[in-house]
Formats: sequence, structure tokens, C-alpha cells
Amino acid sequence: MILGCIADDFTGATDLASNLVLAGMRVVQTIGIPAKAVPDADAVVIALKSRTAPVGEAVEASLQAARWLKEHGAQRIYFKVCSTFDSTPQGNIGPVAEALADFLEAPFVPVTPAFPANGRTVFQGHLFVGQQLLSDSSMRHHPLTPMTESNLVTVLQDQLQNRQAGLIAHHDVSRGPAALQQRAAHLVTQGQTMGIVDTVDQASLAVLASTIAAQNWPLMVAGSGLALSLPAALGCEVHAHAQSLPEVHGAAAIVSGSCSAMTNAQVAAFIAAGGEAFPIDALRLGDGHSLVEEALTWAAPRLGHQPVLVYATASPETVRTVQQAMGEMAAGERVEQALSQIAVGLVGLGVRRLVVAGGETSGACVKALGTETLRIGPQIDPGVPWCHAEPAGLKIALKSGNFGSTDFFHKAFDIP
Ligand SMILES: Nc1ncnc2c1ncn2[C@@H]1O[C@H](COP(=O)(O)OP(=O)(O)O)[C@@H](O)[C@H]1O
Ligand SMILES: O=C(O)[C@@H](O)C(=O)COP(=O)(O)O
Repeated sequence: MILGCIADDFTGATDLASNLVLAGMRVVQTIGIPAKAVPDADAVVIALKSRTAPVGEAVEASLQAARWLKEHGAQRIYFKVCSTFDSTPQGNIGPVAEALADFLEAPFVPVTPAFPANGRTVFQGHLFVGQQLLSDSSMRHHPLTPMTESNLVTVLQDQLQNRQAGLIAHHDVSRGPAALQQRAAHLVTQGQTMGIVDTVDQASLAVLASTIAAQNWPLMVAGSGLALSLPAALGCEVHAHAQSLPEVHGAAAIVSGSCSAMTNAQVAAFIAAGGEAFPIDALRLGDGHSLVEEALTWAAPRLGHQPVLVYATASPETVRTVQQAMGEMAAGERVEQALSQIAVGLVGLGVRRLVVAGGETSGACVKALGTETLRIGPQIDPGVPWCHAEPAGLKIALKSGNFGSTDFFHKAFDIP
């Protein structure tokens, strides 16, 4: 195994796995730490649901995953975080990165969430979403991980307990791997053993990938953009691109718990195009109504080739009202629980092609469906592949909140 990967959520894991596959690696993605041996692979991606977990839990789960990966031969560890650096105010990214760095005895850890193909870039340590600073983007309204600071050196430093964070700016990255390495060595002399790396395009990520390979750095903390450049830098033999998945026939459905701006637009576009949709009123989940039964009764006669949508997706104002009534984390968990029960119910009714929108929502649904591994298939949009969920035998796509084009919910099912 060339690369052992730990992803802090499930959509992030398929995003990473998809980019590694596009870059030519043979990848196996597992849900949690595998219970049995995995087939030969250049990379194993372990999907955790740790992004919003309490810090201690996230650290422990990530260390367990790292131990498993090292025991199974991983030469390097890739800690996959969100391209918008999503983390709660308590902040898991820093403590997990620190614990992994200590475990791997990493002299220096490069950190970058950049994914230029989806408009996420880092300049002077600041994260941009398209042309906006992270803190001006819709991510400031995320229900669980509102991001209100764009300076990633600040965000990361606030989360670290024992290490210091510094910056490797574009000036050094643009001059190539030797300059990047020199700047990293300088940071280390200042006691800064973690560095946010400016990455304004895929070329910057290729420079970082070459430096990681040349310096033998054992740990990287990154979004999925780096994965497009890393396999070549590590000298991985290129294998056939998208894997073909087993054919799956059966009804189509979408379950959406993401409240991100793009998912809101995708839900609106699906309904505007005549798609059948059932809204989950999160406030009613609190007062003993069996919305799960209602949703399944609604869906049953409508299931077929055309997808039906069940969604809790709502505007920031609605989410705020729900959170005031239930509490932030409790609201999130209650909606996730209802949607995962609906996903299981839909599969019971014959759904075999399923899109789930939202990282936390995907984690809840994929776990409830008893998924152990995901085979990565063709990409629908950057960062969102179709997968084959095993052992259930489902065709499933886990869509990150802000990924995908507006017509994603129809387009996905047009891809064979
Ligand atoms: N109407 C709602 N009110 C409050 N919380 C909601 C509502 N709909 C969904 N949620 C919660 O918001 C969170 C969205 O996170 P996630 O699924 O990771 O989406 P994204 O990929 O957009 O970040 C989940 O915990 C989900 O249960
Ligand atoms: O890096 C990314 O943006 C995604 O892979 C990801 O992790 C997104 O998380 P969600 O928006 O919570 O799905």
C-alpha cells in the first residue's frame, strides 16, 4: 500500500478515493476500520464520521485507523479534511493532525484543503471558495461547522495544543519543490512543524506532491485536490481510470440532509424540473410524529426509474429556527437519524440507485445500510463518483454539500 488515507467524513472519502482513481491508483474505500483483509490496492481510504465528533473520540478513531493502515503496509498517511476546512469551534483537524504527526514522528506536516477544480484555493494562508473568502461564502451558515475565519494559519493554530503552525506562501511554492522544502525547513527552525501551503492551482499541488515524495514526509493533511497530483509524484504505476461497476437495476431515490447553498439550489432545480419530492419538516421530528412512515408511504407508489427526493434541506433561516428549538447538535442528529431510517426503508421498498446529499447525512445513511466497502466508479461531477456499496449491492453516490452542478439530481441518474 503506497498510501493510507483517513477521511473525516463519508462524502470526503469518496471524493478523495475518486481523485486517486482518476490519477491512476487502485483504491479500496472502507467504512470504518476494515474487519477483514482488503484486496490488493495502492491506496486504502478509511471513511470515518469524525468531523463533528468530540475531539477525544475523533483523535482515538483516527489513531486506530492510522495504526491499522501502518500495520497493513501504508508508506504514508493522508488525513483528508474538507476543502472548506470544516471544523467545529472545538476543532478536530488540529488535534487529529497533531496526534497523527506524533504517531508517525513527522518532522513537518504540510496542510492544504485546496481543490482548484471545485474553486477551493489557498493564497497567503487564506482559503477562497471561488472568488470569495471562506468567511464571506455560504459556509459561514453551515449548520454544524460554520466557518467565519478565512486565515487557515489562525484556524489551525487555534486548534493545536503542542505544535505551532506557519505559512509556506505562494512566493516559495511557485519556485518549485526545493524552495518549498527550504521554507519548510526554515519553519521547523522557528518551531513551526505544521505549515499551511499556499496552493492556488493544480500546479501548486503538483509542486507540493513532488516535495512530499522527495522529502519522504510521512503525513499530509489535505482536501482531495492533492490526490490528483500525488500518485504520479509517488511514482505509482497508472492503472485504468474509472472502474466499471456491476450493473444495478432498481428504483432510484435521493435523500438530502445537506443545507449547503448548492444543495438548496439542486433541490429547487429538481422540483422545478418536475421531480417528485417529499419535504421533512425538522420541527415535526421533535413532537413524536412518525415522519419516517409518512415519507415511505408517500414514496412507495412513486418509486421507479425516475428518482424521488426526500429532503430536510432548508435555508439558513429555517435551520436557525430548528436549532433554536432543538439545539444544534441534537437537531443534526435527529434529522440524520430520520433520513437514515428513510434510506433503509427506501432500499426495503426496492431502491437500488441512491444519491445521498450531505457528508454527515451520508455517514448516517451508509452506516444504517450496513455498508462495509465502496467501489469507486465513474465521476458524476468533480469529487462525486458513483459507487457500488457492498455487501448491499447498491449503486450509491455521496454528494458533498457544495459539490455538483445545479441539475445534479437528474444528471446523476443519466450516467450509466
Ligand atoms: N432542516 C434542518 N434543520 C436543522 N438541521 C438540519 C436540517 N436539515 C438537515 N440538517 C442537519 O444539517 C447537517 C448537514 O450536514 P451535512 O449532512 O454534512 O451536509 P453538508 O455536506 O452540506 O455539510 C446534518 O447534521 C443534518 O442532519
Ligand atoms: O473536500 C470536500 O469539500 C468534500 O470532500 C467534503 O469533505 C465535503 O463535506 P460535506 O460538505 O460535509 O459533504
